[in-house]
Amino acid sequence: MRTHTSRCFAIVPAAGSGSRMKSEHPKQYLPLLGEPLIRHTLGVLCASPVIDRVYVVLSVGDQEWDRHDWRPFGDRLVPLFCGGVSRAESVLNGLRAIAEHTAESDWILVHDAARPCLAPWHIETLVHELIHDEVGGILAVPVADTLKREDSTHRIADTVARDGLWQAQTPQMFRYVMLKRALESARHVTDEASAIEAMGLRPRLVRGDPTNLKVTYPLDLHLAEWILQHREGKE
Ligand SMILES: Nc1ccn([C@@H]2O[C@H](COP(=O)(O)OP(=O)(O)OP(=O)(O)O)[C@@H](O)[C@H]2O)c(=O)n1
Ligand SMILES: C[C@](O)(CO)[C@H](O)COP(=O)(O)O
Repeated sequence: MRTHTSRCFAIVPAAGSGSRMKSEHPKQYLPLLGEPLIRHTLGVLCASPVIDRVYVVLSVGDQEWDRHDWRPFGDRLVPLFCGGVSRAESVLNGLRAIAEHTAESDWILVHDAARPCLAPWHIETLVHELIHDEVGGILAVPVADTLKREDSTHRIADTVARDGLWQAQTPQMFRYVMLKRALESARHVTDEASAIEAMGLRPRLVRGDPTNLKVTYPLDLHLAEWILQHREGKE
């Protein structure tokens, strides 16, 4: 699948500290099936025929990146040591760093380093659904559980209707110039879509699946391992 007029680039924010993981090392470098977690994420993105190049945004003082051999990915993978204090700032710094190599209309797929179970079909579905879209959009899954709002004593204040509610995932896919402008004016957002929404636009929801989980807490690492092991042979 080619986009003809516009190219697709991936930006992978990987400058977080993984505080909720409570481990000594940043979670992107924790071992997952014998490799650093981030290697699974980057491997899928670099192997995708719809993505032209993968930029990974690392913290300025990252000591770990150079300890691993990234040569198998060749020039499809480019590290940028320009992470910021928040995820949004890391993405924006990455966008600024690649300005000279990018056209305004190129598509940017932002994908968390911490989502190592990304599969080729997630990328292909997203790009297929959005390539002709005016705004862009995100992978997401409909909320499956009944939702409760707590009061100050951890008792249920009320039950929130789940109709129409989705959990946002990544990749999140927007045009280069639109995304840069959006993040420049909305710094305190937890995903790219929120910044686009703040400009009055309405990104598309593209249905993914729960296997594309974010490794946030220690248990997630075991879940990710199980998902990757049981997916073998499918790809
Ligand atoms: N300043 C930051 C913070 C986060 N991220 C990246 O954004 C992704 C999603 O963020 P999250 O899961 O919240 O990662 P951490 O910030 O590392 O974790 P925590 O919030 O538990 O500290 C991760 O790949 C993380 O490395 C980043 O590039 N720069
Ligand atoms: C972008 C994201 O992964 C969508 O689910 C998420 O918002 C980022 O995680 P954070 O923990 O809120 O930084």
